[in-house]
Amino acid sequence: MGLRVGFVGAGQMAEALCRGFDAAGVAKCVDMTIIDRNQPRRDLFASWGCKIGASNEEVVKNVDVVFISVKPYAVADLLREMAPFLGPNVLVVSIAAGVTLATMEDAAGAGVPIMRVMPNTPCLVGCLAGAMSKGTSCTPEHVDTTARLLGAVGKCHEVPESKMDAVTGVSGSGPAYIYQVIEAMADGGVLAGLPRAVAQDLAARTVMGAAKMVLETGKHPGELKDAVTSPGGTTIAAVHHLEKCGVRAAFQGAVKAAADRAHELSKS
Ligand SMILES: NC(=O)C1=CN([C@@H]2O[C@H](COP(=O)(O)OP(=O)(O)OC[C@H]3O[C@@H](n4cnc5c(N)ncnc54)[C@H](OP(=O)(O)O)[C@@H]3O)[C@@H](O)[C@H]2O)C=CC1
Ligand SMILES: O=C(O)[C@@H]1CCC=N1
Repeated sequence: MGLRVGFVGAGQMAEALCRGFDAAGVAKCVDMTIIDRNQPRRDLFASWGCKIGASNEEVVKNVDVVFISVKPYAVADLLREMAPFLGPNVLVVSIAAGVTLATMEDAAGAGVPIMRVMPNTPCLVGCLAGAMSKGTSCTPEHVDTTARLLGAVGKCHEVPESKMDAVTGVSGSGPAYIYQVIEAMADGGVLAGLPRAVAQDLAARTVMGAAKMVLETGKHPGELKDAVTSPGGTTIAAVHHLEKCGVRAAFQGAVKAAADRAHELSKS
């Protein structure tokens, strides 16, 4: 694609995107410039070949797309600092949870194209589940650039901004819920007598396989569940236990809690 990409804030999410873009060939590490106030983070990105910017201004002057990848509370102040050297020629992509386009456009000034994106860390392995919304100064080309960049590391839906907190609840925070599931299933395997490494491998592959079945067969998850569940068999015994423990309400509540928290962040 030949895009020059920058990251202001080189934390966990910037790392996942940077390494995901490099692996996908959409932007090589050598075409990426980062800035972070922590030397160990700068050293880590430099070890992959990334350039280290001396200032936010230098980063912006050397890229086509700049990711704002700092914590939500820091985004508006950062964009206000960057406003003097932002303009129509550099696409700003914010990945911050709960920070609205209106807040960012107010801070960055008129005419700055800003895309709001909610990614997730599996983009590191080409399995992004994410969404994006366009700002008022974005052209179809800005939307296309963002879609192509993020589409190279997984799937990025375009949604109205009003749905972004819900996206955060399902897929932005979602990997953490599934890591808990994998850890718990592995614990269950250990409880039932399996070595830890085998139990964890089985649990992770089961999650991956079930996800691929949903995506690749297009079948309803309930139909796929029924196909595993023999009358009077082992699976229905386990499914009954999960229902007694309120597993569906627990996951629905988790997604809603994250979405509500994202909404709270938009007000702070
Ligand atoms: N982690 C995830 O799975 C996801 C995160 N996000 C969003 O991504 C953003 C970043 O999250 P995450 O990567 O987890 O956070 P991290 O804390 O890991 O990374 C942020 C980095 O930016 C640095 N930083 C903060 N302010 C500045 C600044 N003004 N200039 C330079 N560097 C700065 C931080 O330094 P210091 O530590 O010293 O503050 C830190 O190293 C958040 O807005 C979050 O909502 C979205 C989806 C998923
Ligand atoms: O926990 C958080 O706030 C960030 C946003 C989505 C995932 N991690």
